[in-house]
Amino acid sequence: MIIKTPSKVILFGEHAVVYGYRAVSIAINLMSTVEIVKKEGNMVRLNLLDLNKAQNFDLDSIYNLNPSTYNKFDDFKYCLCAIKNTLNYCKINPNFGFELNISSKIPVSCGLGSSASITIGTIKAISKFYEKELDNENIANIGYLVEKEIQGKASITDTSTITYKGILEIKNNKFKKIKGEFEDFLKNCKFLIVYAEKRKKKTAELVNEVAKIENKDEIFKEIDKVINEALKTNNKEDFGKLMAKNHNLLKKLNISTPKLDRIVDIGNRLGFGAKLTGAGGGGCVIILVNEEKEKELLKELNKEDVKIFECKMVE
Ligand SMILES: Nc1ncnc2c1ncn2[C@@H]1O[C@H](COP(=O)(O)OP(=O)(O)O)[C@@H](O)[C@H]1O
Ligand SMILES: C[C@@](O)(CCOP(=O)(O)O)CC(=O)O
Ligand SMILES: [Mg+2]
Repeated sequence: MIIKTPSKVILFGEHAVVYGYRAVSIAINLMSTVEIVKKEGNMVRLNLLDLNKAQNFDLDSIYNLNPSTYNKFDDFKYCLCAIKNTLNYCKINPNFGFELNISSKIPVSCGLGSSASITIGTIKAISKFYEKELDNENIANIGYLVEKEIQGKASITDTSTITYKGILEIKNNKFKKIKGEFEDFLKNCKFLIVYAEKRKKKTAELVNEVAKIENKDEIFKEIDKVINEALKTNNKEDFGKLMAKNHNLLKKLNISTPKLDRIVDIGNRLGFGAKLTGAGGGGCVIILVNEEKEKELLKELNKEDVKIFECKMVE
């Protein structure tokens, strides 16, 4: 059985959303793949194909995993925690094991929700494999518990966007799907996602560093005002300026980098606007394309050592 799961890009509100403020997030067509195959006996084999890592785990030991035990399995921990939470949530007592082959088109640790994508994919694969069908609410909830357990602090943004797809507005850890005029406006926007640089820190570390910033609440309130304006606009120039404003507020949370700022400047100059997306500390920039200057924009970006993704919304 093979499960394909999208990733996401946060348009506005990363980090603020962890504290109950709003975020706007879009599911995009960079997909992760989780294949599950039956194995006799009581073993679980995890193959992280992109990271060239594979390991066997005793199925019984997975039920009792906790941060002090799975942290030593670093890159396996989201997958292990997703398996643990799904087995417990669905009260599965299997008499056979499985092998999970995980691969993904999503650059790892760059703000596009690679952790949430493989988490949701694993939850879906395990529940289907043991014939315990889960609805989206259950899947998203288990996924959120995994990200919260591993990150210490998390919002539902990544896991809900990836589960429900489309465009989500999240506030106070509840979401609503954005439909109507704003959805039509966004569908008429062309965004480029630019993978600017490898992150030196994981989301968990970045979220915990922001937690220590004293005036973060004032910054979050300013970001919320930006989102208020963004949700009312249908003008690309105004929307782009609001993206740039969100980026400048994120800089005050010390989560941007000189490289991210340079790419954002190019996006502001040759697009309608740009901002970092996700936890920051490196990773990706999202640019709202101005079709009249797109050639110049690509020319400038290609002078930088970056990877450019033209992504489509997944509904
Ligand atoms: N293709 C993959 N294969 C295995 N594990 C992955 C993959 N992509 C992401 N992960 C897991 O997610 C972690 C990255 O999560 P995180 O730091 O939140 O970055 P992101 O911003 O992409 O969500 C990796 O350390 C690994 O544990
Ligand atoms: C920083 C945050 O707002 C988004 C994290 O996104 P990512 O893990 O960098 O894809 C954390 C969260 O919402 O859980
Ligand atoms: Mg993540």
